[in-house]
Amino acid sequence: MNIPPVEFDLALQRDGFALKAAGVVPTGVTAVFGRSGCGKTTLLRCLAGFEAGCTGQIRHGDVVWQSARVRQPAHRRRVGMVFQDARLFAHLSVRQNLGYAYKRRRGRGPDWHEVVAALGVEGLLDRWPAALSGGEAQRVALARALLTGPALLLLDEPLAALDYGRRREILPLIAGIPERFSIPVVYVTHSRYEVLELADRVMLMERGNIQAAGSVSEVFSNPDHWSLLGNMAPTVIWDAQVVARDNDWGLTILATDAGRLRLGGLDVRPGQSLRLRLTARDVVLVPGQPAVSSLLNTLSVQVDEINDYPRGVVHVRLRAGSGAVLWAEITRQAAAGLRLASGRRLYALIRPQVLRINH
Ligand SMILES: Nc1ncnc2c1ncn2[C@@H]1O[C@H](COP(=O)(O)OP(=O)(O)OP(=O)(O)O)[C@@H](O)[C@H]1O
Repeated sequence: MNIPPVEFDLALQRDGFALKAAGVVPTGVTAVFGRSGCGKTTLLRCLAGFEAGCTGQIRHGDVVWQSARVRQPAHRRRVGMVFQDARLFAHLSVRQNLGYAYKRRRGRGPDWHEVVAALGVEGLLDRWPAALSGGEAQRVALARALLTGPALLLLDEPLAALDYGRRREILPLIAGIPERFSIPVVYVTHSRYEVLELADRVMLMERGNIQAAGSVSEVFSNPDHWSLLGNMAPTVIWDAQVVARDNDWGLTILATDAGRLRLGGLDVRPGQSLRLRLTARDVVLVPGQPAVSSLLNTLSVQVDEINDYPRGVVHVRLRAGSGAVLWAEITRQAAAGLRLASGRRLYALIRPQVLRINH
């Protein structure tokens, strides 16, 4: 199905804070990531039509939500929103909360039974909000937002108040929404792991501006963004596909742009997607291919760039396979021993501790 994107170019001025943000929300999950106070919630509120002082344009396909001449009120924008707290109507049962949204839906929207099943709230329909756990309440809030028939779902840190186990349960439900219901999702989070797990694209915000937008691997692998991401060493994200299982050795074989990798300890099926987070400390450089090593993954690499760092450390940018970039952090002495120079061919051994994230 062809789902029109939401395009925006917005500005808002407050004392000590200015939002100036333009972008596109295509289908899939778009994460909005940035430090506290950078304007993530404000951007969502502007998109939803809750900020009276917000100027600029928003269009959903051919429909103008906001322009110099038009200003659709929040209830006409077909936007569903879920916050950190569920904000259910306390005096209505779960069924009545959902029914309230369903009756007031704008245009066509997802089927009641499908939403109730997808969010696993059948068993909660006759309960009261006060008797729900935090995770249950958020699942009901997500179901309620979907039942309003939104063209865009805006989620403002919906899992921030939940424990690890509840987050693990709900993340896949959110990840499935765009495909199952043909509704793009914008997801605000402080957690880069949630971005890696959930998002197809990410917008990085800083001081009211969108500094970068693009695929998660592209934005997170860019050195310009590492300090905002809190990386301690050069770090890249690789998209990987499970191609096979080696049951004899309990290994999973992954296809990446750098070539095939064999990793243990994964509970995944062929066809599944993963993201690998590879830091410069996961990479060991050697001049020739070792005949035997405890590290199973050896990639043929070419040196691209060498950056000297204080305290005798060198960061080496490398290319492997069909252009995948990786970095190695080594000492200056090791760099001299390897006769490092741009264009030199080496082998990179990848430590098995590389972080793998189901996506
Ligand atoms: N109602 C308000 N009135 C005045 N200033 C506000 C209001 N809400 C937020 N601000 C300010 O606007 C700026 C952006 O706030 P916003 O809540 O959008 O940031 P955020 O990135 O969502 O932060 P966090 O991650 O902490 O939720 C901040 O400087 C904040 O102090």
